[in-house]
Amino acid sequence: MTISQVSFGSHEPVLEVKDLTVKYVGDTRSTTAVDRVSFSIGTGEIFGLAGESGCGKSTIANSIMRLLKDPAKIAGGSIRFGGKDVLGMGPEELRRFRWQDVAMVFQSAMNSLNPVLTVGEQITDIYTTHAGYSRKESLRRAAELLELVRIDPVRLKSYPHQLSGGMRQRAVIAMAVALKPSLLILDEPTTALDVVVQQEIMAQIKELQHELGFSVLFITHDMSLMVELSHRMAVMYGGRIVETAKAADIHTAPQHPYTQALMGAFPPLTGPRVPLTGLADGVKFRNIPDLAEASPGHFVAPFGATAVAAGGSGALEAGTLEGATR
Ligand SMILES: Nc1ncnc2c1ncn2[C@@H]1O[C@H](COP(=O)(O)OP(=O)(O)OP(=O)(O)O)[C@@H](O)[C@H]1O
Repeated sequence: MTISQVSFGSHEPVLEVKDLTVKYVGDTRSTTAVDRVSFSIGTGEIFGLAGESGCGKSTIANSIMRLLKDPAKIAGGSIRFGGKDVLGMGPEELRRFRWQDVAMVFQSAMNSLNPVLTVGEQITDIYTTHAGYSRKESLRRAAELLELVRIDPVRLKSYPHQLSGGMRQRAVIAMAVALKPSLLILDEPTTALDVVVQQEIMAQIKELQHELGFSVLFITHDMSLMVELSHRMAVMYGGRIVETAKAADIHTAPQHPYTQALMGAFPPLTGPRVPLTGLADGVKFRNIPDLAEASPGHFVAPFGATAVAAGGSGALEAGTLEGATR
């Protein structure tokens, strides 16, 4: 049974993103990296955000964590966590929100460990700083946490360079769930790892999610991994969500031509070998669109402007399938 077949708890939304628009504002031109994006994530749900590099996935994650830096500006929309307005949070509320409510594992997170501190020092620091535990209690919990991700607690004394890439990544994931957040954001958590270790890490995340019950926002460009892990997912193209559906439905019957093309570009993780069609054969996308507002016509008619259906049936009618939600 894959995790996508496991039923998740309540459909009560933990996170609600509505009409989120984020721009990178430059002196001469600005880029609309995220364009009126809406989705919600239920309690215990694994929600995937898929799309090619540059389509706005990390910008959404950073918006939720309130980590956007200049020149990024939230130009519209709302983000609510458990009913609370995330965009309106003050510094104290934000401090609690990060780590305790929501934690994020960044791209190449395994390289984000501090090289001059032991793994133990880094984990205990989370407990002493954010939960106010004593050093002794923090150490006990740090050992438990490593065991949870199948790392021998003797590794508490190791420095990051003494661990393999996979172990470092598991340690970072353990740190992210240390304070039992309700939502874990995983931004390309396995990109830098080889396929075998990637599978181990994904299995680990499934297990942790099952045990601790947190919701997940899982970001990747890898459709096979996404379908395997997620309950529901959204597919992004050029700053917009073009399709939202159950992962199983996207797997068996993707509706949007871009989703169909993206599905055809990745080998399935299980089952017989199938020829890959790729983006070029499925739908002829000329390029990832330039999101800068200076480029005329962009996204007034996203798929009419950038894609023609396979078989030469001409330009897809603008916006007909855009934002398909099942
Ligand atoms: N600091 C910045 N200044 C200007 N534009 C930016 C900046 N950061 C990102 N962008 C633009 O915003 C768009 C979305 O970028 P983002 O990193 O969110 O995409 P992504 O889907 O997460 O890609 P990747 O998987 O490669 O990280 C891209 O077109 C990118 O060029």
